Amino acid sequence: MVDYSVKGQVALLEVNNPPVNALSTAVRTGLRDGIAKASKDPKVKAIIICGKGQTFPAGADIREFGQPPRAPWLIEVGDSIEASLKPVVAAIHGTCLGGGLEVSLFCHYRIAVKSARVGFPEVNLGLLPGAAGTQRLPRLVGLPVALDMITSGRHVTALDAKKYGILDELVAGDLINAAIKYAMSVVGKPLMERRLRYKQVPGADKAREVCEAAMAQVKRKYKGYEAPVECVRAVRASVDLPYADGIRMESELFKQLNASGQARAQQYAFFAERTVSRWSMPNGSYRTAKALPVKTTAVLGAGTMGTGIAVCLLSAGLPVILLEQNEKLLQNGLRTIKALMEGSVKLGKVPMEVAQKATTLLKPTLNYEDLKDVDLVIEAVFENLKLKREVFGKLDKICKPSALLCSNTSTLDIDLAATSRPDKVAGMHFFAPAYHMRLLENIYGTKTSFMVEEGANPYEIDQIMEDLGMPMGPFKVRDLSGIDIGWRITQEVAKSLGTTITKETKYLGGERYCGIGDDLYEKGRHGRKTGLGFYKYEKKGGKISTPDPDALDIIEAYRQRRGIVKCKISSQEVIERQMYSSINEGFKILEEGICTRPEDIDISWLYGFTFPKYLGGPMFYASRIGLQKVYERICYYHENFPLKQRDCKDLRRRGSSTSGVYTMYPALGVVINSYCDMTTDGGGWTWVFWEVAVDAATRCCWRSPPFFYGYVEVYGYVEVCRLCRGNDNLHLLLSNGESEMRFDMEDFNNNTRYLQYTTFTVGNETSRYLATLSGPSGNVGT
Ligand SMILES: CCCCCCC/C=C/C(=O)SCCNC(=O)CCNC(=O)[C@H](O)C(C)(C)COP(=O)(O)OP(=O)(O)OC[C@H]1O[C@@H](n2cnc3c(N)ncnc32)[C@H](O)[C@@H]1OP(=O)(O)O
Repeated sequence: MVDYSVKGQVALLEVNNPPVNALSTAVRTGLRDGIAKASKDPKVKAIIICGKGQTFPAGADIREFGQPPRAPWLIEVGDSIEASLKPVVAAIHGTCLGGGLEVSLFCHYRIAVKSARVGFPEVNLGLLPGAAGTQRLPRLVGLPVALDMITSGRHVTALDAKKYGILDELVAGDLINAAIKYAMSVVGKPLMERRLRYKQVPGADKAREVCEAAMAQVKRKYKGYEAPVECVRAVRASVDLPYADGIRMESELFKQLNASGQARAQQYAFFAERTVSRWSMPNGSYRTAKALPVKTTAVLGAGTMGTGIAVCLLSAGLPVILLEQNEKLLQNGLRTIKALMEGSVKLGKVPMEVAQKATTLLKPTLNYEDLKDVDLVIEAVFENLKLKREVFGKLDKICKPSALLCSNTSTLDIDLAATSRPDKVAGMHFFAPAYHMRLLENIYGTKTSFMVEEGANPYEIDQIMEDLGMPMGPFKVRDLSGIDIGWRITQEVAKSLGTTITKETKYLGGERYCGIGDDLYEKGRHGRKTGLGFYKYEKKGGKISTPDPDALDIIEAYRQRRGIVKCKISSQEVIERQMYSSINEGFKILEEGICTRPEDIDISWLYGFTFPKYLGGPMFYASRIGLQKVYERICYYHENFPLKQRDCKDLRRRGSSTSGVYTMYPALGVVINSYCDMTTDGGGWTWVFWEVAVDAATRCCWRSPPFFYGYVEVYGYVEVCRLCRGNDNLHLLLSNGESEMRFDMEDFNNNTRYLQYTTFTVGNETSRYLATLSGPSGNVGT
């Protein structure tokens, strides 16, 4: 795992653990032993640590995080590197990330090739750099850069890393030869000043303002995520505490994060992202499929989706022919594309050269004949079946037989696009904004306006979902994608069902129909583009949304017309009805064989709807709640709001066959038993125990530490009992599905992190809830 050799007077420790040289137990052992061996060898004057193959170590082995930790700890290995009396040089290529960057920060010198990248991506796994990274990076580069790198997880180019002072030198040519030369040049130089633990953090006098600003920023930017907040706390300790105490605090915070549900979910998402690329269908798989070469493309329609798709293709360096029906629409589209490209460059998402090249790759046209040689056509015309069929008819005649003809439809049946080449016709549904979202797929959405019909306020629903970590609530999304689009889609669906939608329509195709969108549409409120939708915007096409009393009046008038008595819907119900309907659809998709694994569905949500990664995805979320529980709630909603939630046999089977939590995340092992116990002792303290055992294959079992810190869900008769770590306050949320109670536990912030040290002194109501918790139901008992 670590190849040891001596070249002249230099010992070479080459980490050899493909594909990314992760710092597994064997690698850590190899590094520790290598340093000891080189230190004892009188011939050796300097030591080099590097990676064999593609990269310097890209971090700890993520698969080890779910298992009992094994010595040697990375930090001990690091200490032995730093203590070496012979200079140790990190020779970096590829991606030097996480634990890899920490190893390099223990080395006395760091050199790299220009193509290398460094970073601390732990935050994306729900963690913080736990092997001294939060204490050593600030000492090397100061707080602003350290905070930015550690809370964002971004990869930094070698050039920038040199600028920040992370790297001592950039080298060209053969890295090992350059490293040997470099190592020999530093032999005999004092090492004390190269040991970061003895350095003060530069600019420490500004620590308070800098850290407070960083904390405010991460709370705003990463709502609901625990790790970025803890990253700031840990980095701040590099200034507030002596090195050894800072390390202790970092390690404590790391363990808390690692024991939390968020880290599990984010690590699941990491592996799920990779799993989905290994797709398999009845007629082939990623192993057997061959990509068709696409060198030229065309986009039909220069509206919101068409221009977004064009930008996406142009950013990938593909030539695009943009076709519209008249000059005015075409020119509008070209202006939009130019503005989007400029915006992407400003945000650093597209390099300037790519944007400049894009202008030469884009060809506007009004003539279908110009499409005769393209390899791929994506139509994004109005969601109107007749129009789409016409378009496909023309394309079929004009385009070469091998051309792929794709539709950006989100709802229409692709088989209805009658062509002579059905095998070359596909649905290619981009998610808005098409140039930004990483998902290209067809998936079901949630129909949240049902809840608004019953009495919920769209702004409250959006707020609840945004607090959960969605970047935009569902009504803001509807305004963004266009209420007119939704209107057109339902008109088409009605037509295909041989019916029409009227003011009285309550069911469409057997499902409950909500006409609030139609009422907004009729009043010209088509969303952002018209400046009015569910929200009011600062201008047509604006982004700043404010709640609009006029929209609420339209909704209220709708309710009155239909004789609906407005009722209060709890935030728990909002979350459940959103999430559980998606989970139900997820199981239907699996049942129908459209997707083969829950990971496929979760990744669709993570990419397509920017679902919060700390929840893993709806299917992972369901697995944590327990399918039995989810199924019961779906049945409850199905009975109370008929036709909204449809029964799903597969979920029922899974639900009824499992008593605890059945999970579907093989990357982390199948949970065979999840047990949660909440009890109040004679002294009035409430204790929570949480135990999870995973399957025999991974032979891994973890129990809640003596304290519980983070996030716990308890299921019994009480629907949800959550201990949440909000950005500042810990709170316990109890809900019985109708009402909920939230207890803020401010004491938790003042070093009393232990649940057993907290009493719930909230009178009779609480007793009722706690008494319910002690009832005979399944997982919860006293
Ligand atoms: C108190 C206790 C203290 C403990 C302290 C520990 C502190 C250290 C923490 C860490 O280091 S956390 C890990 C930080 N590193 C990362 O997050 C990097 C993750 N990897 C990537 O970003 C990418 O893989 C890459 C390195 C940029 C390479 O990308 P590329 O597209 O080339 O390849 P992939 O398909 O992504 O990966 C190939 C293959 O490798 C697996 N893999 C990647 N990284 C790891 C890893 N760190 N651990 C285990 N496995 C890893 C990845 O899953 C792929 O395998 P398959 O899934 O396809 O089988």
